[in-house]
Amino acid sequence: MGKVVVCDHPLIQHKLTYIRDVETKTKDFRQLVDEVAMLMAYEITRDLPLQEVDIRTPVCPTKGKVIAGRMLGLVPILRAGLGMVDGVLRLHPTAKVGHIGLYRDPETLQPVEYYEKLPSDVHERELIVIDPMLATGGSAAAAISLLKKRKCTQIKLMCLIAAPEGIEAVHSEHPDVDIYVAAVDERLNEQGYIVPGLGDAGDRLFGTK
Ligand SMILES: O=P(O)(O)OC[C@H]1O[C@H](OP(=O)(O)OP(=O)(O)O)[C@H](O)[C@@H]1O
Ligand SMILES: O=c1cc[nH]c(=O)[nH]1
Ligand SMILES: [Mg+2]
Repeated sequence: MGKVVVCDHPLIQHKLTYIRDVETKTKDFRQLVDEVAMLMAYEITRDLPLQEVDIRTPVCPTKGKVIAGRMLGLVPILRAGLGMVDGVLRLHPTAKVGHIGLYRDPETLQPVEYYEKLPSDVHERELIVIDPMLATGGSAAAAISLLKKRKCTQIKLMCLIAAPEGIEAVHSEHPDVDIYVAAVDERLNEQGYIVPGLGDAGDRLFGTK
């Protein structure tokens, strides 16, 4: 079974509190989400393999370590996932970025797919699917299924806040996927929103409410 990693660094938890706060306006919300994404990227990439290389310092020849293995791919789920991409790219500027467009039908809570654009070598990359909110888990599970249909095999999921229901749903469909979150909240409410959560991530990021 995939693991659930709660990124509990004090800086992440501090910033998450202000992200949750209803008084935090769009500009600060966007900046804080970006900063938390960068801090989480550090944790998510902790297990990247290294290989030894020969270099010369100005003083003598020596050996150093560089990242080896598969190249990284980021796959934000539109719209809200976009808010976390730049933060990850700041640590991994060479990652390619694919986009999957999904919205959650407000009545059925089922994901509806409307866009897909992936790098041509996506199946050769280690992928991080990015979405701030893991609520019922329907959107993340659908995005991961789409990537598996495109023959992708190494997939991690990165979210700000998860409901226990969403973790359960993703792991029952995709037990091979590790999930990285800044917090696991209590539950979903009747409208499928995470409690206490942060409200609608897309609307708060883009000021659409
Ligand atoms: O786990 P789920 O129950 O599927 O819910 C989570 C999804 O809902 C939100 O997207 P939304 O549908 O609001 O689209 P948006 O990003 O365009 O606002 C969120 O960003 C996730 O993609
Ligand atoms: O709490 C939630 C649930 C789904 N989507 C959001 O943006 N927030
Ligand atoms: Mg939304």
